[in-house]
Amino acid sequence: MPEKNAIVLLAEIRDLKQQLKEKEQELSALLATQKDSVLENKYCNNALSAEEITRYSRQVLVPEIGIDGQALLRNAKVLVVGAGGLGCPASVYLASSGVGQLTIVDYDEVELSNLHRQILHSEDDINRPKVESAYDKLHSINRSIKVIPLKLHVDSDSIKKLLGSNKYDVVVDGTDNVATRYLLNDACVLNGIPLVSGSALQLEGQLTVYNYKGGPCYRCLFPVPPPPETVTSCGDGGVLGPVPGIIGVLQALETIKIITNSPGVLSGRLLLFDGSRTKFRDIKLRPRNTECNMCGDDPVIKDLVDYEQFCGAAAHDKVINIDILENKEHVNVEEFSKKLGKRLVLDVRPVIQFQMCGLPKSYNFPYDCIDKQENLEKLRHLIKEENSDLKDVYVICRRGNDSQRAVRKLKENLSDLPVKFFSVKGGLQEFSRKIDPDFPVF
Ligand SMILES: Nc1ncnc2c1ncn2[C@@H]1O[C@H](COP(=O)(O)OP(=O)(O)OP(=O)(O)O)[C@@H](O)[C@H]1O
Repeated sequence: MPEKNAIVLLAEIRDLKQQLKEKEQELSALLATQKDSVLENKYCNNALSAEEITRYSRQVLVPEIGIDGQALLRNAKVLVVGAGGLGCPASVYLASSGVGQLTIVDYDEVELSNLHRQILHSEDDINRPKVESAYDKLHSINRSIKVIPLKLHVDSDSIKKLLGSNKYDVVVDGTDNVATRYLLNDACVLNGIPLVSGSALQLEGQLTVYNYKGGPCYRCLFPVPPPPETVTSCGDGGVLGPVPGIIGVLQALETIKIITNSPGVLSGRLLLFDGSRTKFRDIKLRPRNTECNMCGDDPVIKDLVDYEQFCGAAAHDKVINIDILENKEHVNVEEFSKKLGKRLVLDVRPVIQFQMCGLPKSYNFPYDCIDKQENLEKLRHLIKEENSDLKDVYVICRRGNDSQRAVRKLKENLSDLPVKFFSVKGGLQEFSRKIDPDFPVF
């Protein structure tokens, strides 16, 4: 038999996957047509089919759910925004609990660094759209519900279309940036939909429900976006996988409680999870602000706005890259790599990131404390010693934002030295992409 090469095998696998998908769609359609006749099973309460009774028996037995609660779940429509660390665990439990229609939205593709916490995605899914991989897993967990995967960036226009085309019962915020948080809040207030909000960073997580039965909305508590320096993403600060896992699962729990009209929904309260001590704390939030611009008695905001602009630099800087230096103060990675080993390189990432991986012969001066007197003295010494006959100092960080801020600070504080500071465009991520893929991206 002639040997097959990898490309032929891959093409065959793709065809088989496509065939499998088509068969699954056929099966779903068949199950959907059978559902009505199954509902007429002479042994069953008509609200649930025999299959539903068996599948959901363990939760139907819970007094707060019962047959009526399960029927409410089947008729419910939930929108999950973000198929990442929070959205994955949330949607696993929403799908397995039998939420009838689950729409899952994300614009991103699966990366290796997602897999430690984004439990719907696996190694085979790397570079696939997250929503496709989420669809496959959710569909295989529960074929009797409708899962709708949408690969798109949720912004003011797309959320209007989304909420206009379906009457969602709950929106779950599984995103990681301030702009989308405000956007989802405002869209939910305008459409009268409860918003289940969560966040996780390092070993800590938070959870609350906004806009539920007269409770506060996000803007009641945070009328203005936070200062950019207080916003840390998982990409910068890190996160331990089980923490978003716990918060995402609790988002599913609150969603189920809302749909089934169960008591004790986490509205007007904020749950704080501290994973380092395995402790939960529950704090009372201020009630709805009657003067809130969004949900107050006389709201000022009557339509969605431009949230990237509203949040400014506090918006995700994965999306918005800052550009605060003049062109001549930048150097691209191609030019930079030619100078590597011949010029002084300052890596301004946090210590832990530098310990994880760094360029040879680079020095770590974290941006946060680069202008402390002792660090400036060390730098002054280093530049004089190491750079006696060299005039350029290259400053690099993860994505090319902090390096620009650092160049500004260095120019202000070391203006007496006869050197020029350059920020490396796109940072180490760009270096890894264009120059040396052996440098780990994260
Ligand atoms: N406006 C938006 N529209 C659609 N999806 C969004 C939006 N904002 C954020 N997301 C998605 O929400 C998810 C959040 O996931 P998570 O917080 O685990 O971080 P990540 O972006 O996947 O990873 P990392 O921060 O480590 O790079 C991401 O998949 C992201 O693409």
